[in-house]
Amino acid sequence: MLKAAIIGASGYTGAELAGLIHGHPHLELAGLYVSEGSQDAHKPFASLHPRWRGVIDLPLLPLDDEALSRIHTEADLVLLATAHEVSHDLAPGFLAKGLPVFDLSGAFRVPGEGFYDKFYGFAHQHTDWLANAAYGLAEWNQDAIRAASLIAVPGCYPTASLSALKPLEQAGLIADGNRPIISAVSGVSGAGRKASMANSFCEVSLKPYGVFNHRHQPEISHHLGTQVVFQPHLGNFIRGILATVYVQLKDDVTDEQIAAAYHQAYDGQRIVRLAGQWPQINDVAGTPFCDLHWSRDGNQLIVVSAIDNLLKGAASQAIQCINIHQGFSPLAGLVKE
Ligand SMILES: NC(=O)C1=CN([C@@H]2O[C@H](COP(=O)(O)OP(=O)(O)OC[C@H]3O[C@@H](n4cnc5c(N)ncnc54)[C@H](OP(=O)(O)O)[C@@H]3O)[C@@H](O)[C@H]2O)C=CC1
Ligand SMILES: CC(=O)N[C@@H](CCC(=O)OP(=O)(O)O)C(=O)O
Repeated sequence: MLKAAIIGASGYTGAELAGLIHGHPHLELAGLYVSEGSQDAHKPFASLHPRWRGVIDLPLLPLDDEALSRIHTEADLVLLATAHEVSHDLAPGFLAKGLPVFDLSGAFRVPGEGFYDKFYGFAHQHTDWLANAAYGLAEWNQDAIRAASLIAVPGCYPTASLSALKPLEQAGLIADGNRPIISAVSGVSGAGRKASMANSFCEVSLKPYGVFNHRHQPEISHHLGTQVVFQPHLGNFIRGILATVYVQLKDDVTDEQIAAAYHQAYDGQRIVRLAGQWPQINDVAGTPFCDLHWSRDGNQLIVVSAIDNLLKGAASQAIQCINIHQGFSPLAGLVKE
């Protein structure tokens, strides 16, 4: 059994990670951590997430110096379920001790001059690690994930969007110069556990945000290799993302070519399901799956992608990355084989 430490374990994605690791056949929990000054330090994890009462009986520990040296000596790998700036500061210390790091934040996803200043509001101090991080889009980047010490698990919207678009891009079916349009709706848990008026459940109905300036637009464009238009919306449900993607196809692309692109990408990859019907949030919420379906009218293609933002969009994709990195079965701890 490998010992996995989770930093940010009281948050939404951290709690999902704790549950997945607890149920994983080759992993065990090596500690659940919150910030040094956290108001939740020393509370039982299950008092914050009572669905784990009687199952995960561990305290949330403050990440002080003693905790850091305990992790350095006792853990085999580290999961960061922390804000971007926190992951940016913490990851190099664990990596220097030889611990592989699986980071759920955006801190190591997109190399490029000035990208973090512009989209994250801080200057990146670890561009060497940024350049060497593997982008953890599990179905697409297995060799890099296997080889890297730092795995940057993709954002939730990028996971939904890239899963829909990469097969078309790889098969060369997207019309030259076309910018695919992604219109996506996320549940409120996408904003994390910390309270704010904008994501208070009573305040949320359905509205666009981040128009032309959301940090996931460059993340998707960079990892697709083609510019996209990306428009996120906040919806009044707890978890899940539904992305509707509009693509202009090259002339003369056949139905068979479209189907072949998706089957070639995902046949044998059990987590991405070619659903055969329009996906919906309820089919994927609480699961590690990404459901895809498409239809075309002439050169216009519509693809719909649905995931759970906390799972395929974060925690279960991190587990997929660990499975690939460690040579475990790809579905270990996620789907009974
Ligand atoms: N929510 C989602 O759908 C997705 C989130 N992500 C990314 O994953 C990361 C976590 O997101 P989410 O779970 O939603 O966030 P939450 O706000 O729900 O949780 C953040 C966690 O980090 C802890 N924390 C804060 N500061 C520190 C610190 N200095 N040291 C250690 N722990 C700290 C918090 O506890 P405390 O403050 O008490 O210390 C809490 O446990 C973020 O980078 C987010 O962008 C990625 C994909 C999807
Ligand atoms: C609804 C909501 O607020 N969603 C978040 C995306 C969460 C996510 O994917 O996280 P990363 O920050 O790690 O990329 C947002 O739009 O900022």
